[in-house]
Amino acid sequence: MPTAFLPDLRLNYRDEGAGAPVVFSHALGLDLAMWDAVLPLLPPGLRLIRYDHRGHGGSDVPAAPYSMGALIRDAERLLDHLAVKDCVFVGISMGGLVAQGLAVKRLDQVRGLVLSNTAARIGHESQWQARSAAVAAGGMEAVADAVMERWFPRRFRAEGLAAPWRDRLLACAPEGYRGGCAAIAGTDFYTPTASLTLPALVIAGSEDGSTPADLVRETADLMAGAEFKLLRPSGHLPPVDAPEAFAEALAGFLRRIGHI
Ligand SMILES: O=C(O)CC1=CCC(=O)O1
Repeated sequence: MPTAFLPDLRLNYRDEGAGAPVVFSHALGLDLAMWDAVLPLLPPGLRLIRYDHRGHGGSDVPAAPYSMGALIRDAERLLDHLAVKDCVFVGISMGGLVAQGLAVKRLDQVRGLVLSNTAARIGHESQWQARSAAVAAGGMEAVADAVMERWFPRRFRAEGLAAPWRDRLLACAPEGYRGGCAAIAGTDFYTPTASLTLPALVIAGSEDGSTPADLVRETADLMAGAEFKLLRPSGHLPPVDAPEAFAEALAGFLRRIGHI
């Protein structure tokens, strides 16, 4: 897999297909594989770029804490490195915070936003500090069960479909996860996100235990003209538990804004 040197940090990414660029930014504790089921369902004529945040997947793992500004700069520098302009940037959860920040900063890079299962602010600082402390003391295992309950609907878990994703979470570097917790804890994008006027689709899951649909809708309401789509049934990670519905929503948005 290609790696971009930015130059102080190696970021792992994949750049597939040709055409209008769509960039995918993943959730805390996962990696670019979380988009595996969605990408083959998208229409042709797209350049599909996905990457691992610092501290995640195959990217470098600098010492925690990370700032949201650093995560946004990583995305910005990767897109500059790949000469990407006018992309649709798809961010889920922590990746959705990166998406909001990048759109505020680089409208030359981003012409459309898809914010999935995210908000202008996610949770409270103290919760993220407690989660980070739990990982520091007990590794990823210390938070895995609680994270699975927030990520996936009960039925998905009961059918054993969450197990591979628990394994992926356990494979996350604790330092990288703690870095991500710090970045989320320090982020409040209510004011900057309310200034965004670019085309946006905001997606929520009916059984999301991390960013409930009402919170996600509140973020959609901040942005003039943003569309809101509730996926049902789905949890915090629709690209994993409802890839067909997610791909259909994304493809429809790409068509409506003339990206394909
Ligand atoms: O781990 C969670 O609770 C869900 C989550 C919040 C931000 C993110 O990226 O994942």
